[in-house]
Amino acid sequence: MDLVNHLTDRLLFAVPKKGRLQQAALDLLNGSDIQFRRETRLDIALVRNLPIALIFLPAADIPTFVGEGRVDIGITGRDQVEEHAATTPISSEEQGVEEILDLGFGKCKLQVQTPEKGSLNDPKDLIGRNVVTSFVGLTEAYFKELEGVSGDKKIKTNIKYVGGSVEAACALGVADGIVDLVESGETMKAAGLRAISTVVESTAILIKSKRPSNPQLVDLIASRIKGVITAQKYVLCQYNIHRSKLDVATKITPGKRAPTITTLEEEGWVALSSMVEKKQIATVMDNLEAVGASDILVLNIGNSRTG
Ligand SMILES: Nc1ncnc2c1ncn2[C@@H]1O[C@H](COP(=O)(O)OP(=O)(O)OP(=O)(O)O)[C@@H](O)[C@H]1O
Ligand SMILES: O=P(O)(O)OC[C@H]1O[C@H](OP(=O)(O)OP(=O)(O)O)[C@H](O)[C@@H]1O
Repeated sequence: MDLVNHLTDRLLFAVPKKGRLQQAALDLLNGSDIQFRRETRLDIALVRNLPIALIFLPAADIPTFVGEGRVDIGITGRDQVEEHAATTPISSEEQGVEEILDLGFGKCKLQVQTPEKGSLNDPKDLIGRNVVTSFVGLTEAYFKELEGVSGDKKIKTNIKYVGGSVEAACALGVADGIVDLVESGETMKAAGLRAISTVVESTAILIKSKRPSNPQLVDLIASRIKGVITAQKYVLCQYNIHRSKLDVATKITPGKRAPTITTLEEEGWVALSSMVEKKQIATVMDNLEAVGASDILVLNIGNSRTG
């Protein structure tokens, strides 16, 4: 089958083809009922139940394809979008990408790092020295501003690109400091480095081109993905409480908009149902119990559409 001929009239959706963002991105597509089968080694997959074609690309290249309007929407890291913006001059109003949604996963920081056992404690100490990174645009912009602030614009920091294993550059004598992504900090620690400053904080985001081919379909996808993210983030908390405690209970579980309150057959008692962030549910349950709530139940949300 000549897949390229099937792309006309389909919304093109770029998805990371490998790496840290891929699995969570595929889980979102699955939760949004975007059905496809990817043939081995093929970077294009037609969606069965919607006029969409998925294009599997390296996360770092997705802002270029979306920014030039060749692909309509995509999932990548905010760090990649900012790096692309820092290196790509916008020559027309149609170029560039717009963020639609923060997807919450792929959380990491692009940080300036120096050897733990050295004396370079401040990013200013790296001015005029060798810095290695995969994010040349953001690093150049960062040091340009620092050089300006330090007052001596003639001293230029030497910024060099490497494609991966950036953390090895100091030990190998190629760099005095690096600018690289940090999440758990394990890579940095294992390489004998410490972070001295943050250039960008990143999460995965859904982006679109300035002129997507089918804006209604973009809205539909964004709405489905938002529903899946909300369902992943919240649980539904139900409990019974005496009407006299309604005010205090509502403060503990205010819900996304407001809690649902139902009158119980038992005189003076009501049932409340409210969305609560998963990470807060244990504390919320403790607090509800402390004010006299009973029959507290926590239910997972399969999917959602909320305001
Ligand atoms: N340790 C990490 N924790 C969380 N998110 C990360 C981490 N490292 C990278 N990311 C996010 O994932 C994106 C893709 O990085 P990743 O290293 O997986 O890319 P890749 O496409 O496999 O490229 P490469 O071949 O250069 O490693 C990054 O731009 C960043 O947004
Ligand atoms: O703080 P941590 O949790 O240790 O994660 C940070 C590491 O993850 C990324 O690299 P990745 O493992 O994706 O491989 P790469 O070096 O080939 O880019 C990043 O470049 C760091 O090396």
